[in-house]
Amino acid sequence: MDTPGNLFVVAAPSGAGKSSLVKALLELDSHLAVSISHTTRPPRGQEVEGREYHFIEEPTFRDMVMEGAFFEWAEVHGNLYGTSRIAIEQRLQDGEDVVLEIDWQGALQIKRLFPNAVLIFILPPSWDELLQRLQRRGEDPPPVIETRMANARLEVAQAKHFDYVVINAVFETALFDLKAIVHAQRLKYSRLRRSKAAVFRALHLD
Ligand SMILES: Nc1ncnc2c1ncn2[C@@H]1O[C@H](COP(=O)(O)OP(=O)(O)OP(=O)(O)O)[C@@H](O)[C@H]1O
Ligand SMILES: Nc1nc2c(ncn2[C@@H]2O[C@H](COP(=O)(O)O)[C@@H](O)[C@H]2O)c(=O)[nH]1
Repeated sequence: MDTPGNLFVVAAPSGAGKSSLVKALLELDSHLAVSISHTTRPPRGQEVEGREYHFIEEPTFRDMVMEGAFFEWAEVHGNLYGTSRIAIEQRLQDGEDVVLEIDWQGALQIKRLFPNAVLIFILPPSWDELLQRLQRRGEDPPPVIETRMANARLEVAQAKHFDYVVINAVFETALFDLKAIVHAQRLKYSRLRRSKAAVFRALHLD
């Protein structure tokens, strides 16, 4: 599917910092919106329905799958997560850019549907630092952290399928890298292409 808006997909092992990076990116870029996924995971302490996720029960999720409501969905760490069509379709058609914070399985499904989507994988600087970030965040009990650390080993093996790999050691450096990737894609596509077309018309070059 080709759309006027750009689609960016950010994946990472849990705790690598993708939500923090995407949040910071959105604050700097008013043309970018994050897609709100549906999940069967219960909300964490500060999470609000419709802000971090749409929290739904598994039967409702399964019904949505059957109705074809998702562009992609996957089971991650024992819960179901999905990107609904209504979350992103209209925005992309309107020429606005969208970022998805999803796991690697979803990212590969999106690439098949949207070949121009830019896949970005965030890596932590070390396994020790990943564990510390999960512990410092203080949102997940030890068994959940253990599962996420074990899954992280499998997830990082998928980074080779992504267009870019960003290492989130120093936060500001990783944010700079993300901004550069978004900018590079815009130079290649949509927004700049449209303004180029306007200049070409004005100069009678078309
Ligand atoms: N560069 C960094 N240096 C130190 N701490 C960081 C850095 N980036 C993020 N963090 C911290 O690490 C923790 C995990 O970050 P975050 O919640 O953004 O991860 P995530 O990849 O979105 O995880 P999940 O997939 O579980 O939602 C947070 O407490 C965040 O403040
Ligand atoms: N395939 C999808 N993965 C998703 C989606 N929304 C979030 N995620 C990923 O799930 C894990 C766990 O998230 P958490 O909020 O419970 O820590 C993480 O890798 C997310 O990126 C989605 O719509 N589809």
